[in-house]
Amino acid sequence: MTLLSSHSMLKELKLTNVSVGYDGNAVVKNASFQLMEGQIGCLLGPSGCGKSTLLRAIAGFESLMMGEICVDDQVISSQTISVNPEHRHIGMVFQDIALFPHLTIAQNIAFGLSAWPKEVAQQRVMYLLDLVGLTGFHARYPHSLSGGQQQRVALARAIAPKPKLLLMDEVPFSGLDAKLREELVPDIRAILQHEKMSALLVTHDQMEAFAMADQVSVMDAGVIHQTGSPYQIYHRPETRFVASFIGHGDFLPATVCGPDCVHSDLGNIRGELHHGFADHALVDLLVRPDDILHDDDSEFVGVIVSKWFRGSHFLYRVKLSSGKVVYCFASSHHNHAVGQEIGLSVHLDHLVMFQRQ
Ligand SMILES: Nc1ncnc2c1ncn2[C@@H]1O[C@H](COP(=O)(O)OP(=O)(O)OP(=O)(O)O)[C@@H](O)[C@H]1O
Repeated sequence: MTLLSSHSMLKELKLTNVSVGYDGNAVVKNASFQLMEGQIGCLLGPSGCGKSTLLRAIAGFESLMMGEICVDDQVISSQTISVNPEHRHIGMVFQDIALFPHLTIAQNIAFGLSAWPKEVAQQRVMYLLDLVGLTGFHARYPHSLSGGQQQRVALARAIAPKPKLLLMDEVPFSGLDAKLREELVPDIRAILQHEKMSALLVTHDQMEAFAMADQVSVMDAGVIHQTGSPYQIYHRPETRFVASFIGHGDFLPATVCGPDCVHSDLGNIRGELHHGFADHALVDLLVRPDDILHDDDSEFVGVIVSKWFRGSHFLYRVKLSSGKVVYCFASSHHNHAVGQEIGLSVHLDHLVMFQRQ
């Protein structure tokens, strides 16, 4: 089997109808997506949906039941082909960091550089220490570093040999407190972008996915429902699962009443239509908290059933006359009590709807 050429950028990772499983049972079914040069992709989905299994198949640790995985037009996995993991030039950061405790930070980072000329390897280590903000830490040992610093070393170690693609399984964020995660995510994105490295991250945390990724593939029960930018999957979800998994949202029963209009409990709602439903079709309209605003002048009302103060605004849960409950945003000056009736108006740019269930 030919070795994939190293030290060149990934042009394209392409998965076509990939099925992977255990003991003959597919846990990932028909997965297809592409990741292009320099992009950071993310597999996002609930626990057990098959994200790690798909990542492991790309790394070469699981064989395919169907389909193929190509890197730069070369098949690296299919039913008949399986390039060895060590020949794929794919780096991996695992769920537990697993730095070598008996090696210094410099030796940890240099671990994959044994075939490099010593001086070049040393320069690369120093460059990476600087890049991940750990200049001067080269002679320290992992136990003397904080969790966040260890994650940075693990990242430096994984990208040191300049893999074509970096795979990250729930890391480098797991086990860190929320504040540290928030700080580390943009740092890691910046480091990967600086290195022009393509990467694929696995997470069940959508905020992490949004902060890190250019492209998100939303998975459920082994199936990729949609691949798109964070903006697309939030604002243009293509399936009910994506619509309800990403962000807060409610489905408001509605009836199509024109080319860009539906009728609902909250009156006629206008917006760009995407699904091409016929007039009078019964649909469920996706409404996000920021789509429904408190409006004293509106003829449509609801009763507050719960509320959260969010500093700049209140988030209310409001029951409509039909019994349907929806979220509603209000500026933090509009402090209403639970049980109070408030006016509501809907503001949507585009209508995301699914056939009524
Ligand atoms: N080695 C294995 N043998 C048999 N079944 C497995 C094996 N590894 C994973 N599975 C099963 O495959 C399914 C997908 O697991 P996977 O770890 O890929 O999901 P995941 O989305 O990464 O979950 P999490 O977010 O919890 O890590 C699960 O039902 C899991 O129990």
